[in-house]
Amino acid sequence: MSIAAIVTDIEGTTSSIAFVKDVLFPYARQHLREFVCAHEAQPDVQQCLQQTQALLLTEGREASSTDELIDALLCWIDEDRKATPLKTLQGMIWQRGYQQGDYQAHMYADATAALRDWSQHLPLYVYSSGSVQAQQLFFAHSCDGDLLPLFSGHFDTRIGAKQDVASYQHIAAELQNEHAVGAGNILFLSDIEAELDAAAGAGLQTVLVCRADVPQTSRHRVVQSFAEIDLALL
Ligand SMILES: CSCCC(=O)C(=O)COP(=O)(O)O
Ligand SMILES: [Mg+2]
Repeated sequence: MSIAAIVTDIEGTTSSIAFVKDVLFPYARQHLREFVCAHEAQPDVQQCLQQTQALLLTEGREASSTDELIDALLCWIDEDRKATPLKTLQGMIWQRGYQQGDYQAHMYADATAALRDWSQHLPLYVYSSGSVQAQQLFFAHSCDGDLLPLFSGHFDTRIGAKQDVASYQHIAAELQNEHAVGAGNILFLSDIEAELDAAAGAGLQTVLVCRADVPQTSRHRVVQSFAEIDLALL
């Protein structure tokens, strides 16, 4: 079936895991307490704190102060929890780092080249656990320049978790509305098999992007570089 739209993951797919784990997460960890304390009165930060408390309550825990909420958020960074309020706050914190030139987002050269090429004839979307703001900052401040104009839109955990079939059903419904594209004509790219399993469960086509160790077997087509993805052959 021909490909009419592409949705890509970021970490481990367009970009290295090391940049996210060794640069972005530590930066957010270092600045989280100071950022939340300085901006606590802001409605968007307030909403993140309320959502954090609500998630703690679902686990039978309760924070009794902003400091305790921040402690919980710091633990979630260490656990790499894909919790929406944490991801939203991380995006807000990373903004200053990008603007100050503290870092630029890593891109694999093959991913940049393919995205530039595909964007000329297909709508491209991002689906990442990083918030939409974090995704936009990432591609606007990449080591290959401003790549944000290549994308038609972004999805984050507000549409659902990346390992849930329902998330991809919602994405397919949005692309059907926007571009009259059916689920079977959407290609999802990721480095995580469980995400691809969920996407395939919603009828999307899938490619596993393995930057390092290629598995012996996979339920998905496997590539090591975007340069190996021939849309005409899918
Ligand atoms: C927008 S860059 C930061 C990505 C992020 O926060 C993360 O947790 C990685 O998620 P992904 O879904 O891109 O693997
Ligand atoms: Mg990934």
